[in-house]
Amino acid sequence: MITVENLSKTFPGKSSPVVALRDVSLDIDAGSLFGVVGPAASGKSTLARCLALQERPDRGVVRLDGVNTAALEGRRLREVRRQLAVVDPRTPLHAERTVAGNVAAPLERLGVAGPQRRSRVGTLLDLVGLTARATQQPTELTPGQRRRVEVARALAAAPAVLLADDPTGGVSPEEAGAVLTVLDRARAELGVTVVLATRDPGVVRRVCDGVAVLEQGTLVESGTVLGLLTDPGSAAARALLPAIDTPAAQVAGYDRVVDVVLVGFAAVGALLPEAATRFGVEVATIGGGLTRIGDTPVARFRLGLRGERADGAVAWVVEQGGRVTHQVRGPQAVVAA
Ligand SMILES: Nc1ncnc2c1ncn2[C@@H]1O[C@H](COP(=O)(O)OP(=O)(O)OP(=O)(O)O)[C@@H](O)[C@H]1O
Repeated sequence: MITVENLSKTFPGKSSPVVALRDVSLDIDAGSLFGVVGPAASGKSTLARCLALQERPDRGVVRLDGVNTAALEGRRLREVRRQLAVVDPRTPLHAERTVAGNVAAPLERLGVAGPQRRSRVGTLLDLVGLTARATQQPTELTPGQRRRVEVARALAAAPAVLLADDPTGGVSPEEAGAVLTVLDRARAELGVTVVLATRDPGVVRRVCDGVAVLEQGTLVESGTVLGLLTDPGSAAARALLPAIDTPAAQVAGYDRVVDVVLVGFAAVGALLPEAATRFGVEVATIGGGLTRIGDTPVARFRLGLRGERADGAVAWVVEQGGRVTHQVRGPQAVVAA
């Protein structure tokens, strides 16, 4: 478990100090894939560097499994730093070494013996799906493949935590999925806690189970992704769920118009047709859409309901776990939309 308590960091700016982090507190569960998401200059990299013990906060504490990292010194500090691996595109791969050689380099520095080293490198190349490229030079790889080698290199010394700042930066959208899959496998197969920082809500949607949303150095919210999505007013819901962009004219004529968040296969697939049948009403999807959070389908729909028992149908959807976020009745629907 990583615990961040009241972290603040200010840098000297050209005209005035820049507050990069302001009193940020959050928890990251061990073994989770946690995303720090926010716009440019919101403090994501600063937070990642504080977690990696590369940056000292002005105030606040980072605890790793309850240990206050600010109190660490000497050998103990070095030991804890070894548990924290960083995927940092600013540390390029050795151009003159092979893919396998790059992954082996940290193990060589640690004095890991030949057979053990080869076995570990083999395992990691398999994890990142680059076994067939072991003897190639980094220059022969695509940017996405190089990023996967960087991940394998960071995992070489068996860290407990992997910090990836903008892991899909500079990687084509086609290759980004493979990079994220590798991070997911690191968590699932090696038990590593993965913390990634990104501006892209799509990255969080695809792989993260926990998320912190930063804006101008302030934590807007944090928690499990699915938990935050069912809170209709959450910033995560705004960032991660399909937007509702229903033209006003389309809302007219319904007895009820509701916005609803549905989570899970059963809810997304069967709930609305069943509500229509049970209550003898027409249920039309007039906005929003469907997405996936990891493997879980999640929908945010604007529904138009027609029929005497529209109220009952809405109440039933709520009983089944649907979260109604906005509801208007009759002609008001036109105004509210
Ligand atoms: N070493 C530094 N010296 C001065 N200012 C800094 C330093 N590091 C970060 N900052 C400033 O702190 C603020 C937060 O920066 P940070 O890099 O943490 O944001 P970010 O969310 O990672 O942004 P991006 O998405 O652009 O990478 C920015 O205004 C940035 O200019």
